[in-house]
Amino acid sequence: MTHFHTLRRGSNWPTIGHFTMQAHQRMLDSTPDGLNSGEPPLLRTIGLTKSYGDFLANDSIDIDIWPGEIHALLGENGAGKSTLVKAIYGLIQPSAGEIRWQGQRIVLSGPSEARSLGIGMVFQHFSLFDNLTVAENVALGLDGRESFKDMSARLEQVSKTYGLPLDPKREVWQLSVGERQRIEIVRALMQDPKFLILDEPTAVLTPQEADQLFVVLERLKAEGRAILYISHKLEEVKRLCDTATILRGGRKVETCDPRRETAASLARMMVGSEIKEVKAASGRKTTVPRLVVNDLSLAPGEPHGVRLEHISFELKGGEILGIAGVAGNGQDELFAALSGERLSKDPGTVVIEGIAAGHLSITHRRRLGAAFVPEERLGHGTAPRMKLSENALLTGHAASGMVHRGFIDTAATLKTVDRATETFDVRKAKRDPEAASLSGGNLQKFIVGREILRNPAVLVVSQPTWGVDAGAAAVIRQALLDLAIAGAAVLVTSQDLDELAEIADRIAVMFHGKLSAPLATREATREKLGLLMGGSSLELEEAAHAAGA
Ligand SMILES: Nc1ncnc2c1ncn2[C@@H]1O[C@H](COP(=O)(O)OP(=O)(O)OP(=O)(O)O)[C@@H](O)[C@H]1O
Repeated sequence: MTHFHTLRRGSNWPTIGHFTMQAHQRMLDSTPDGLNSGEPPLLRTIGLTKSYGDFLANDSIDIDIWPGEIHALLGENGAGKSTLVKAIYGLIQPSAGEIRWQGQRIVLSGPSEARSLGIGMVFQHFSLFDNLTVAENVALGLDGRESFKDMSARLEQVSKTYGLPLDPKREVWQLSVGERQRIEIVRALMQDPKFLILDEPTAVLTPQEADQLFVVLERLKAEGRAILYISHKLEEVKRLCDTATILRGGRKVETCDPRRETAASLARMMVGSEIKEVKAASGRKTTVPRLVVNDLSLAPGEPHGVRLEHISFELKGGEILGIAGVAGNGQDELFAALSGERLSKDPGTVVIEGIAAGHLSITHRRRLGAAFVPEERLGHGTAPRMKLSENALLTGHAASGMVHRGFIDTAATLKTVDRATETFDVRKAKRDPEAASLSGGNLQKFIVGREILRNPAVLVVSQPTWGVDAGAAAVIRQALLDLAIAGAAVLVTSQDLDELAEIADRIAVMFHGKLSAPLATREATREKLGLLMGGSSLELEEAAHAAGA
């Protein structure tokens, strides 16, 4: 098997955890290069297998992780990536096979044992308490062996050393998503990990924040730490990673140097075939306004929510309007106001298909022909412990024929599941499993598919391809374009500017509860959008530029 062992030496020696990095480096220096000396890798899995009933989520996986490498873990939704890292981090027990740490076989009883060995993990979903300060949140995740004062000082030191600025005294609710992720990373680094697992870390970041994260990861690598990096963004993997292991259907299919591959060749290895390109939507005709928002202002629904202020836009049939913005700037509140989760006193603030709907419930709005796909998949988009067919019934019964004279038509609900499964390639172990048993990306495909297949007149969708692999993302984007071509009005909120550039006709930006005027997509450069996302006014920036020129 090929591996690429790159160990660079940093010039400044930060102190983290209870060791200095110099000591850490001495340790590495005293061990001859693994490649030449027969030293074992930092972490090795041999034949690692995890089964759920008859289903093999991981099928005999061998992977080697070396110090000083950034190792990508790639694969389609449901390929087995999360299962593998959960086993390495002690969250689940493998059914067969071994994990070796520095050559020794280990059996992990749980994550705290993994952490004590030097394995850290930064999850995609943060586990932070909004009403506690940064320092209090960090303290909760550590072993409590040092005083709060010492811990706070170390927190500041680590955050400074790695260029991850954090104010220990601020409460989490005041922070942006990027800052919250910084807390998770700093918390992991304070445990001085030799090996850090990151699960789709850039999914929630702006392009600028992602660039800053890459600098941090390069630094960790230069210090001799190993990083296992799960991502669906292949260009990012090519730029950052030294090695990539590709899983397909629970098996390892390849280990390669991603810098020598193209995004297309990596995608091919993941999928086993070519990925279809999204066809540009030429010749789309816009019709009458199907979704109109008139001067919508709304007080926050929860203590730390965002107040929506004077939001107005008009969306015609055949059109896709993109809403960009850093998460937490009112996108969730706007979704709640559009979907009817939050009602407005003034019915005219939200008009669906010409009907004032601001005061109507979600079921009424669905009856008018609207469909809604929330960002949060479990709990909000689906009931985790219910079967997919039961979930389809929950959102579908308002508009389609799944209930006859008060009786549920089981065949019809199953048919909906089958259609979504087939059209959007939802991978699952059986025909109608519980929602919670699907991998994150497959659940997302199911929810988006279920709503698109209802052929809505108005579709409001948040982060349609979040956590979805490249092949499935192309299918979803194409389906959104097709829906617009068929005459629907589509509102897409996304943090992925490339996605919006690919499918939206116009892009507006949310900042602090306000929505900018939409820009035609061809004029919406990354720079302009970046400025709006940071709260600048384009007019002021342009005036300043003109004055300076
Ligand atoms: N507790 C469980 N019970 C049954 N099946 C499960 C369970 N956990 C995972 N699976 C199945 O194992 C397979 C692999 O899931 P896993 O979450 O590892 O995929 P993944 O590669 O991380 O996908 P994604 O990119 O969508 O997050 C999926 O088909 C999933 O449905």
